[in-house]
Amino acid sequence: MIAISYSSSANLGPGYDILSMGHDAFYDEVEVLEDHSNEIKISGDGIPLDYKKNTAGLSASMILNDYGIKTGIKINIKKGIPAGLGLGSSGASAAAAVRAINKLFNLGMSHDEMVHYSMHGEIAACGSAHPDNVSSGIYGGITLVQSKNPVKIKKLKINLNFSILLVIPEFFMENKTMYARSLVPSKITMDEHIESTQRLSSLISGLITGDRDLVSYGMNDNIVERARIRMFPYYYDLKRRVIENNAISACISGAGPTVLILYDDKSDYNGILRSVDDVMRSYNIKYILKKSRIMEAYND
Ligand SMILES: Nc1ncnc2c1ncn2[C@@H]1O[C@H](COP(=O)(O)OP(=O)(O)O)[C@@H](O)[C@H]1O
Ligand SMILES: N[C@@H](CCOP(=O)(O)O)C(=O)O
Repeated sequence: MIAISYSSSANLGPGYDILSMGHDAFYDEVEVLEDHSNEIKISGDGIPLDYKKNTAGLSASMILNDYGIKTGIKINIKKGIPAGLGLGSSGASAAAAVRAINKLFNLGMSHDEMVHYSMHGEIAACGSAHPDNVSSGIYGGITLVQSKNPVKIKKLKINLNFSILLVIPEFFMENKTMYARSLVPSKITMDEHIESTQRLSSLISGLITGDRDLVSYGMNDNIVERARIRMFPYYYDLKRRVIENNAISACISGAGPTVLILYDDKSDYNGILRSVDDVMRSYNIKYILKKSRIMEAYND
């Protein structure tokens, strides 16, 4: 059985571990076959092949255990999403594997149940079962984590027209998200809480009502992005310059280093491209650009 899952940008500024946007920039394809060895075998390029260290393998082992499935499986992962760049690569393999296993063994899981098993797989990548990337990897679109335990996900009905530009630095850090999560403060002040809640509620409201200004205001974060800024020192300059060119907004994609830019027909697209190039050159960082759209939904 084969399933795919697309790249995603988690957090969207103030929605740390809450919001995620699936996009059609890249995808992983995962094939799951029954195997009579009673083991979980993994194949794939550039990823851990020990099932306990691979997000897809870890999700699979939890499902086999919980459902009492005695047979072994073979998981063939075709990586389309580059890993370690904030594009939800680790979560996508898990989400695609869970979707494939659900179909292969006819388990009839709900979407939230599939998110539950997929987020468990993220432990293999970063030591933490964060549910945001895998939520959009299972539901598609822009998702909101209402609750993690039990998993309850809401897919937002978006009424804002925009396109996506991803600025993807050429960079690799093993265990990047694990490190990035270690930088996040464990306590914040009441003023920070209030500002962050204003931003998050404005962002969600703007996306649903199609209010461009609310999205521009809301897609800002002074807690998690700021705590991680040493990982992407070009970010504030890049953001300022693309907003001068009337981008809707920009944020760090997941734990970075990729930057997600939202733009529309009011934006000066060529000006955005020029300013991205100026800033990235000034920091001496090579990058690629990827235009994409929201990945709206999966068929299963
Ligand atoms: N199936 C998988 N796909 C991608 N990365 C995986 C997978 N399984 C485990 N990993 C590990 O997860 C890490 C990448 O995940 P992470 O740091 O969260 O970045 P991202 O999810 O942004 O690509 C790498 O260290 C990689 O070895
Ligand atoms: N909410 C997580 C999202 C990590 O996304 P990734 O694509 O960088 O793995 C975080 O910010 O730690």
